[in-house]
Amino acid sequence: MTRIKCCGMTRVDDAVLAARLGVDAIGLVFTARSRRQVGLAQARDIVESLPPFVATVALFMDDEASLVERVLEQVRPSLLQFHGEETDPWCAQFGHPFLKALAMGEGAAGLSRRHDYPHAVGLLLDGHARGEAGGSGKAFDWSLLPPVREKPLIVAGGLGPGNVAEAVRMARPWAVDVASGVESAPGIKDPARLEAFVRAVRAVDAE
Ligand SMILES: O=C(O)c1ccccc1NCC(=O)[C@H](O)[C@H](O)COP(=O)(O)O
Repeated sequence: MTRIKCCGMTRVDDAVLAARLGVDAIGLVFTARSRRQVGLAQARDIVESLPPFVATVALFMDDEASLVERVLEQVRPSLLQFHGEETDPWCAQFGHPFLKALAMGEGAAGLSRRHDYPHAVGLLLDGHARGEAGGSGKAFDWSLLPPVREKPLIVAGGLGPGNVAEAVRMARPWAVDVASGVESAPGIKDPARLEAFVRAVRAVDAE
């Protein structure tokens, strides 16, 4: 079964709906470079609103270690996710499981960096260019995913209810990740689009 992560949550109601629809993980963006930035108190409210077995992922992009530490202490996310030029030892210093995002804007060059992150528990392949923020709505060529996968691969970037089935069929990823494709505005999820997204993934899983 393809897992689903819905990123850029800023409202309790959206997170609760996502959990009810069967979303496996929600993303909370802490970097100031994001239009979906969430504060610590709001993030804690969102995490506390979720039922068991829904994972919470805290996102950063070349932020200070002190911010990551504050989030770990006050929000207690299940996983960290790093979107910038952070190195493997830098990401691993927190002793907390992490995903590393690889910018796929330059295609296979992005994928070749997967070997640089031996401590990552998974790699999130995102369609934006290197140096750009995520949540861009840009897709990449899903046929680039290698047949042999040393770690779980998460496909992100430009997914929505209309194309996620094709992405899953082509790439057979561990998980798909969506932000802008299920929004009415940055950080505001659209219930109908979110439901259609989950349905589309479950339908292709059942084929
Ligand atoms: O979403 C953001 O604003 C963001 C900013 C800076 C770093 C990462 C960010 N989001 C990361 C995600 O995991 C997104 O879900 C992923 O980039 C896919 O976004 P989209 O193409 O909009 O579905």
